[in-house]
Amino acid sequence: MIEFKNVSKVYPNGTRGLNNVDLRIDDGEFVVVVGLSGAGKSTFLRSINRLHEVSEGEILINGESITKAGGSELYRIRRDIGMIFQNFNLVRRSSVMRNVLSGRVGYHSTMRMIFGLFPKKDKELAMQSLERVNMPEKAYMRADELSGGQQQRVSIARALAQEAKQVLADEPVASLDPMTTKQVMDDLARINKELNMTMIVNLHFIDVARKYATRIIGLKEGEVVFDGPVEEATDEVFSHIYGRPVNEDELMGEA
Ligand SMILES: Nc1ncnc2c1ncn2[C@@H]1O[C@H](COP(=O)(O)OP(=O)(O)OP(=O)(O)O)[C@@H](O)[C@H]1O
Repeated sequence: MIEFKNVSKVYPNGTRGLNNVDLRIDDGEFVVVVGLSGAGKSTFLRSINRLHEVSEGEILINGESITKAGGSELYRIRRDIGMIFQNFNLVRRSSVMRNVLSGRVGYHSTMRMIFGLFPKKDKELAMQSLERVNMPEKAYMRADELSGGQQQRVSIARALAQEAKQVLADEPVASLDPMTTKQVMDDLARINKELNMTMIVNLHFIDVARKYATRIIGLKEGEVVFDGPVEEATDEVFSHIYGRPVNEDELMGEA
């Protein structure tokens, strides 16, 4: 469970990234965050695992304050939160297996990790994670030999190997074509259902958002202007979030 308690974020230059956000995300939800460019979607997502520090309020992860957590506590809370980025964030020259195993780093001592000594159990878990995204046969290829969609699925496998309870995905399909977008979103949806892993995904395309979300959070200038089940996110609601009618650019079409 993730709780935002009256959270605001003001950047050093005075820009308000988030304004008094107060909401709760329960385990197993598939939340899609939408809004115009600059509405605060990345700020929202990155505040959850404290990649961004909030200026006011507090964020709780499974009842514990990540906002107030220090050193080892922060490390432990972060271990439950997987992150998926638009540009995949893989070590491109390393093997797929190494990249997936890096999801286990938070469970071991620094010394052990310097030598890359992962226990056999971790390797088994990494392989199972690759099976879940239907890529076991790619385990020993270099990450940069894979297509963009495959690389994104490796980053999903990394979050699985991490045994994350919540996954934050910041525009995970922004660099992908419609067919690959479908594969990546289908993987996220399947993992959400099979493992009850909470998904919080920033998306640009409204039709993709509607297809996969159970709940939509709409941001506008850092404020939550809509928060409800996907069934209630009508065209009018999207126009309200965007402050103008939805246009073609915001529909992927073939996904
Ligand atoms: N490091 C920063 N310093 C100053 N202002 C920032 C910083 N990062 C983001 N902002 C500003 O905060 C606001 C919210 O940005 P954010 O990146 O969260 O929006 P977004 O909805 O994710 O947009 P996009 O879809 O373009 O990524 C914007 O006005 C942005 O310019």
